[in-house]
Amino acid sequence: MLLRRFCFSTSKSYMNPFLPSSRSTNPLANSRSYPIFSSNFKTLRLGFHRTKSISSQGFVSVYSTNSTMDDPRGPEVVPIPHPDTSGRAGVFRALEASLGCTFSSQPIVPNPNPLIVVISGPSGVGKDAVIKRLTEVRENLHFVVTATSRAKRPGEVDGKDYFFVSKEEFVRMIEKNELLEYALVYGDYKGIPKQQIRDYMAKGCDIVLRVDIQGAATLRRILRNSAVFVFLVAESEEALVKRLIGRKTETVEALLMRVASAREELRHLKEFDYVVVNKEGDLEGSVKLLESIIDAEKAKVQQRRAII
Ligand SMILES: Nc1ncnc2c1ncn2[C@@H]1O[C@H](COP(=O)(O)OP(=O)(O)OP(=O)(O)O)[C@@H](O)[C@H]1O
Repeated sequence: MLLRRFCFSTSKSYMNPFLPSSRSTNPLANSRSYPIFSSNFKTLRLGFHRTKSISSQGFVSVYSTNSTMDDPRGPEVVPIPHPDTSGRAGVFRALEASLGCTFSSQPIVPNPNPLIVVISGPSGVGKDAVIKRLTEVRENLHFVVTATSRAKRPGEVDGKDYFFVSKEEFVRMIEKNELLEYALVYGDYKGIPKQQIRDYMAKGCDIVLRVDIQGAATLRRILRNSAVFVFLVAESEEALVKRLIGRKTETVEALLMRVASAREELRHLKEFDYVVVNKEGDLEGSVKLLESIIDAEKAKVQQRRAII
């Protein structure tokens, strides 16, 4: 029974010993089915034309034809020691010798592509707060600093929160095609500089873009499925309004406008890939969920590949 399991696994793993699908059948990963415990001299087929025999002493014979009877030179005998006596390195070398090739140390799959994460949601939902924390806890993640023509709010830093530019300068950037996306929001321009994304992607960083719903729709048209789109919501309208009031940055008119927009913006939820509920007092939970989304995207077989 043990030998039969080994027979099956050897022929599979010889074709591609390190494919994830054959991991459980990799003879190195399952020492309990080690051939030294077999009692008879049996023949195993390896791939197309390699044949292997295992004796009761754990000796492995490798042939270059399908049949052991056809080879006048007889088998090339390579002893496979037991791991208890020769250690892992000894068994490793013996396995290499018996297969007639060295095991590759190259990564089995290439590094995942840099990912573009587009985060959007109604005003005041917590996009900035969540992204700020995400960039603190996660390495190799670059939050693209948006260019804006709006005035700086108290505490905001130029080049960190936004690139604050004049309306004239912003128009020049549009004309030179330097922006991936831009929009006029509440009378002010906001846009994403392309070069910044290219530079950080070239360094292998994932990219976080923060846009309003309108911007997300434009980016979806440009990037399609090459980026992942996340919609951030509050747990209720009530929580959202309280959060906006608490920020103390809005006039009453602006508050009313933002609340009305938030209702309309919710209709666009279905255009996103993921939704994250940013619950009151649970910023960390939202950040964790975002990290899980990024991790899952990185583990995808069919990777997204954004070209800017
Ligand atoms: N989970 C949370 N619990 C409590 N307060 C939060 C939470 N997330 C964010 N906030 C607070 O809510 C307010 C609004 O958050 P933030 O400014 O990040 O929203 P925003 O979506 O970036 O808004 P805008 O689009 O208008 O810039 C801030 O005062 C922030 O500290």
